[in-house]
Amino acid sequence: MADANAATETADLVCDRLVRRFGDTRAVDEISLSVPAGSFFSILGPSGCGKTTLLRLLAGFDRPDDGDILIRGERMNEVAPNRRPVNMVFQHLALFPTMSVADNIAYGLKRQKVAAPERRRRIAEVLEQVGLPGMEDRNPQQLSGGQRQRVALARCLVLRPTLLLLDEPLGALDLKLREQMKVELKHLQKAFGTTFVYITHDQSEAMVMSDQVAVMRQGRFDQVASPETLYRHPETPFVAGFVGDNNCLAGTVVALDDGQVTLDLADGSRVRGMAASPGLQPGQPAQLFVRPESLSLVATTAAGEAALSARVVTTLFDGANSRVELTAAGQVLFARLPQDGSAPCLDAGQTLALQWQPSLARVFAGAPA
Ligand SMILES: Nc1ncnc2c1ncn2[C@@H]1O[C@H](COP(=O)(O)OP(=O)(O)OP(=O)(O)O)[C@@H](O)[C@H]1O
Repeated sequence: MADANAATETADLVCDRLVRRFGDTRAVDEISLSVPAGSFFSILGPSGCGKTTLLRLLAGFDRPDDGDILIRGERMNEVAPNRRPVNMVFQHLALFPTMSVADNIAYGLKRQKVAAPERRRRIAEVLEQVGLPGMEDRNPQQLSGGQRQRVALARCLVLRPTLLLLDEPLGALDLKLREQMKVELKHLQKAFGTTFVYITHDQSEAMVMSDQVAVMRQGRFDQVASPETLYRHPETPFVAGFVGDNNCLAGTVVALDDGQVTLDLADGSRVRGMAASPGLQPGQPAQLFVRPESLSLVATTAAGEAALSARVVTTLFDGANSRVELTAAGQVLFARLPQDGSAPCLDAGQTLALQWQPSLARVFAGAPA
């Protein structure tokens, strides 16, 4: 309990068993979380999992049916949105198109009754910080998409909120700009030291930018962890399948040995991985997840332990992300092709063996959903 209290004291945001129901739908279903001051926290999940509902509760646009929201230790449940130390950046930036950049940024400062000379100083300072020095007199229409995004951020950050809530702010940008803005947002968050809570359905955005990611499904968090932990040690089949590319092989447990599980697949092939669920038992259905980059392709004659006979369907050239699509035991798999010239020459229909280190594969109880 002492630890829980200490964590609450250093957290900018704490939610305790938060619930929001719409009729029979539990859009937010007993969510608890703690976001340390100055960190980048993302909530990642598919459409309809409850991300927007949760963010609206944090912003104060909606009230929870149960549970508590605390910001820097203060209960916020009944506090109006404009009285919370929170600002929000939306996907559609909602900059005032006929106002200059400076007037857009000044808007919130005026409402806070900040005097004009101080406003000018803070606007110049924040524009410098977001990499747009001297752009005060521009109109938003005279800016690129990325620059507009930075003005939208500056408009929030100038108010020095405890929490900045971001609702898929990169969703409307083209792919290249999105890639660039991911890196920029991460740098800006660190430079300002403001706590960011970011919602997205794009796992790459969440992984690249965040200190911690909560993977959300049907109103609940499946796992909250650093991007690397989510990738290497997913705790549920949903996280294994949703975060990063993964292959899933369905089979039946035949043996367990010191955390290593052996599965039989439908065609009689035998594969191995590490137990990721408690209580796996021989005879149970299970699913093995192994990442495309953990698979090596070898000639059939060299097939050794944990080798699976696979047939090449096609190769998918995409630079460093080039992959080969295969079928094995009636299931589709993808393997990463090495980019150092060591990739074998692959023809459609060719048969080869797939191998992997059992320590890199994770086995969960149950059949695929
Ligand atoms: N005002 C509402 N009335 C009734 N049901 C709602 C309402 N708002 C959300 N829901 C339901 O709650 C669930 C969660 O919706 P929410 O919009 O929070 O999901 P989301 O993860 O943000 O999805 P998306 O990524 O598509 O925006 C859905 O089943 C949705 O239909």
